[in-house]
Amino acid sequence: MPKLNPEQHKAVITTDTPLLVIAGAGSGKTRVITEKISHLISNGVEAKHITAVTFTNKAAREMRSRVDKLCSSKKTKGIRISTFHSLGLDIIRKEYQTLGFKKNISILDEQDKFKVLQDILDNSQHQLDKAQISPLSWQISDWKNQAVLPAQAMSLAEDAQQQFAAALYEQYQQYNRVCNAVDFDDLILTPLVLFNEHPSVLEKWQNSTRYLLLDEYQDTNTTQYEFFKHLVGAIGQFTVVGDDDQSIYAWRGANPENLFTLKKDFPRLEIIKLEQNYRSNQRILKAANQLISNNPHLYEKNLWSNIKSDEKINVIRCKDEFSESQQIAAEISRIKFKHRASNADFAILYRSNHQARLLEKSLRELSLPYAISGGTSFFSHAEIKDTLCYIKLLINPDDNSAFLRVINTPRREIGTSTVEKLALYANSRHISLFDACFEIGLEQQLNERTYYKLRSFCDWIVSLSDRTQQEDPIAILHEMLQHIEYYDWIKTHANSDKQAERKINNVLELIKWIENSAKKSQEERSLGDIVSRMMLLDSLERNEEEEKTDQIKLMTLHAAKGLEFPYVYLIGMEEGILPHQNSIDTDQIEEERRLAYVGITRAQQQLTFSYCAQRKKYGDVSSTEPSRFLTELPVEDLDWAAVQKKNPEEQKKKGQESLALMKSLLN
Ligand SMILES: Nc1ncnc2c1ncn2[C@@H]1O[C@H](COP(=O)(O)OP(=O)(O)OP(=O)(O)O)[C@@H](O)[C@H]1O
Ligand SMILES: [Mg+2]
Repeated sequence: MPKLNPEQHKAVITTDTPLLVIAGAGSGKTRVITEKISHLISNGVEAKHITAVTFTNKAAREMRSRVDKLCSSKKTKGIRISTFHSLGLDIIRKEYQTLGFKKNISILDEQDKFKVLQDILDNSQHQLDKAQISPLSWQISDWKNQAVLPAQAMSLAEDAQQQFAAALYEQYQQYNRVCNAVDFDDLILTPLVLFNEHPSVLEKWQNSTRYLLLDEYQDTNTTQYEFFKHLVGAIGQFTVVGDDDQSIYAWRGANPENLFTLKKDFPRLEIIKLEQNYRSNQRILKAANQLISNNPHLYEKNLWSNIKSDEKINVIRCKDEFSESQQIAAEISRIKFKHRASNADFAILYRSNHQARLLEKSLRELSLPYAISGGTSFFSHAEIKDTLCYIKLLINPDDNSAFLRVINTPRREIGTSTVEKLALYANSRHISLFDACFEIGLEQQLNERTYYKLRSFCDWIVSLSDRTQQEDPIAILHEMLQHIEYYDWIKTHANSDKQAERKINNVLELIKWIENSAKKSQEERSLGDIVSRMMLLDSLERNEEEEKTDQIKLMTLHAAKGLEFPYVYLIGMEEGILPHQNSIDTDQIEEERRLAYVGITRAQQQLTFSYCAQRKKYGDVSSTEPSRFLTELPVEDLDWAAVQKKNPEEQKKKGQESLALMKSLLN
């Protein structure tokens, strides 16, 4: 590892005062965190007393592997490196009794949350459509991100619509309580409420967090900040690092002003700035600096790099999105050959997930291996949802969302009117659907045959669930799927044999993944642990845990934060895409500019932009305008002509030639 510069060194050895490292992209902020962990350990701080918090699972894994390289694994055992959400989950799982939960808590994803809201609204005779529920769901999230509880939300509500949302928020929390479930936002809010209400629990967690390190501080929202403040306590043994120019989560309530609040809350706070960028060459960095100079700044920075660059930044003008994806794939193939680069050296970044679709096709045509981060999550496939809901029900039978999903999948002749009666009964008794199935009151409301079907389903769940405690849970999962004849059900409902095979493979992959996670973990992990952790991963992260193959990475600008690649392609540089139309309409260009800044600063050696002259939008082809951000870049560093003159067919042919040549060289 190259030596730390004097400012980085100072940031690493400053341990007696709270510390904020505020610095631009690629200046080694994350490196300061990993080096500091190693420094703390060599100075006698026990690993179990160190907590490092990052924003994504990927960043957490990356940090762990960097720390493992710096220190022996014996010394780092017990260190907590996690995302805010998984730290929150740890606390909830350990303190579930104080919180009044039962042991195995379910985590609702966005889709589950939506379904619960829909359920509550349906039950209260407010049939709203999808477009009306979404803003309510966002409003609840917003309150949770600002540490606003239902009662406060009600008193803050300014009009009838907000009052309605606040009442729904209250009901939603109660409903989840009955189901022993929390949503993503609760993973931070619930521990915060716990800390507020139980000083002795807080003290315990403060004692076990002697030193806290926090990456990407600019993206913390109010609830996360309060949670952090509680954990570090008045002593404030912490290092936070951040860059206000990379704040890209305003839509999730991130509040970059927390950078100032820190100084107010911790008057002894020391601030260190880092100014050398070690990632990007001078041309790329100049472009990034010039772009972001159009935004107002909380802290002035003067970021420089001494990495020389020969090539200019390319701008590819394409006829349309089809030609864009072909040209990008061809260009990657050419560069790969020219520089003998690996696939993993390339990243294609975009504003929205749907932009990946055509790219995939073009990359496949040139036999370029790739991996997509996020996008249509593995977990959104129906067969995965079904299987997971069965598993969730084994873990937490009170999980109403899981119960409702599987009660009639595969069909067991329990009709909607039965489910409605069950829901009404459970609601009136404030108990879960599952618990209701054991009550005489319900038995009296249903005919004998129907009640028997419900009851035997629940008895079966209980017996399987009990057996997972003593027997191999994986064998039980297979047995469960066999018992419900799930694979036959998939076969009869799929559109083709191929689709059925894919779906069955997905289910098998899910179970394999659970099995591997159990084996890999150092500690004994229950099915409940594994599944709740799994809910916090997205699809690429799951793949990455599995394998480290040499693939081109495709991801959104949001997902690219903190990462770096030798060759970066930023596609769709058009008005309406980046900046996004919604942000143009709501005057949020600065956040979009920061997103572009994050994208540009991922590049180490070469950066390429692309935009299309026309694009299909809502079914119609319309002409587009290059992004205003392109015009904000230093014109002398851009090569607008580099690739645009070549025709895409010729490009594709060239790509295929390079591929053939490469293959022949390899043989
Ligand atoms: N003193 C140094 N000498 C040489 N290389 C360094 C030094 N410090 C950091 N680097 C390298 O610079 C690159 C960027 O570092 P790092 O990812 O820590 O930056 P960052 O400030 O966290 O960036 P971002 O804002 O994008 O999260 C990494 O490859 C890292 O290894
Ligand atoms: Mg970083």
